[in-house]
Amino acid sequence: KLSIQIISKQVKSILGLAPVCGFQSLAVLSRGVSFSPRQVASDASFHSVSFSESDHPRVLITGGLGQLGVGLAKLLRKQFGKYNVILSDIRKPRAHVYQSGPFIFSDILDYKNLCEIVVNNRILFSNFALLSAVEEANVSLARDVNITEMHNVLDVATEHGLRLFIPSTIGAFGPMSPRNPTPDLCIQRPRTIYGVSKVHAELMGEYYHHRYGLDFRCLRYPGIISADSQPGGGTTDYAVQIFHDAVKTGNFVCNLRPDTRLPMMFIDDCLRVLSMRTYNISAMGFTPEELEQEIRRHLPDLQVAYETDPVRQAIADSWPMVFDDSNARSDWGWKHNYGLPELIQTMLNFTGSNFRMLRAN
Ligand SMILES: NC(=O)C1=CN([C@@H]2O[C@H](COP(=O)(O)OP(=O)(O)OC[C@H]3O[C@@H](n4cnc5c(N)ncnc54)[C@H](O)[C@@H]3O)[C@@H](O)[C@H]2O)C=CC1
Ligand SMILES: CC(=O)[C@H](N)C(=O)O
Repeated sequence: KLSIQIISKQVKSILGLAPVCGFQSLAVLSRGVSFSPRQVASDASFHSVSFSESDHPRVLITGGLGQLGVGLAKLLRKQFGKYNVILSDIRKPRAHVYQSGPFIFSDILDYKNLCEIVVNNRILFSNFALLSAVEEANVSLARDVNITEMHNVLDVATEHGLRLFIPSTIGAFGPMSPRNPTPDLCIQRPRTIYGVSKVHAELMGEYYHHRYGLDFRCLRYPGIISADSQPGGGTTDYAVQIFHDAVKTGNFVCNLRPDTRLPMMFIDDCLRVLSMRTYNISAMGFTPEELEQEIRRHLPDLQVAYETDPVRQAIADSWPMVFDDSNARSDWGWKHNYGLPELIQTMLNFTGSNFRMLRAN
């Protein structure tokens, strides 16, 4: 307990955080959760510590400088307060991100450092990952980042009674899964290391929930489209890059076949659903050709060439074409706000004004 309090003081001073409820809850944590899945007897059974809902949770977003993290931090800071949401990554943040709230360096592979940081947080939102195409190019790195870190995060979250959210993906399905539509529960035999690590994460999270009472949640996202961050090496990233290239040069080279249908979602819809449990969620689906035609209604001079990348194409051909999110829609009323026309209008507004700003500077 003593060492946890000392660490949390360091964290508090590093982050410049007001004490809020951190020390209070830390005491509860250190009394209530004196076990670790790295230490427990195999027949033990535990439940996580529960907290008063009136307390503001502290949130740590790991891998937070990627496509999802920055937008998520903005949303959660509105809800929980600026200093209760900590972004972390191993990259240097851009100035406006650094100034927008607490940011710390954190390598998710460093278990001890992770423990130090999370001891006074209630939710650990785990956002790290490399994306599908990048992972296929470096399986060993993918294993470290998506599997070893998952074990680290599970253990830290269980040991300290944190709630844990891990985003999963359409990539958790494979060629043997029904692809049109893909339901919540069906055979999952992905052929990518990305998919294998995500199925592992889903199953480990559920196992820790049943075994140790960890409050684990997981949503399977389609390809996410956002304007304020660069694509991170995913198979669905063509649908982000096309907007940047359409606005900047009017030319785009697509690395998927024109008829490759995949489920997609605008980032704002993706961030709205974070409080729910394990479900498929989706918004729209399109092929590169359909996207190209719709963008051309706004930018008639757009030229698109197709130079299919065999790695990405093989991945896309094994992923769901239509993601069945009817359970999410009927169980808790999930409803997307952005269809294809709204997505295109919003992305062109964002990328167009960013580009004009860059050109003016
Ligand atoms: N972007 C998408 O379309 C979708 C994303 N997801 C999931 O959402 C999560 C976040 O995805 P994105 O933000 O798109 O990823 P991204 O690739 O844009 O960002 C990942 C971030 O993790 C950081 N990172 C890498 N190694 C790290 C390490 N050792 N320690 C700490 N940080 C490290 C990188 O610097 C990067 O900022 C992932 O788990 C991904 O699988 C799921 C479905 C769709
Ligand atoms: C759908 C995803 O998980 C991601 N965007 C990728 O293409 O790898």
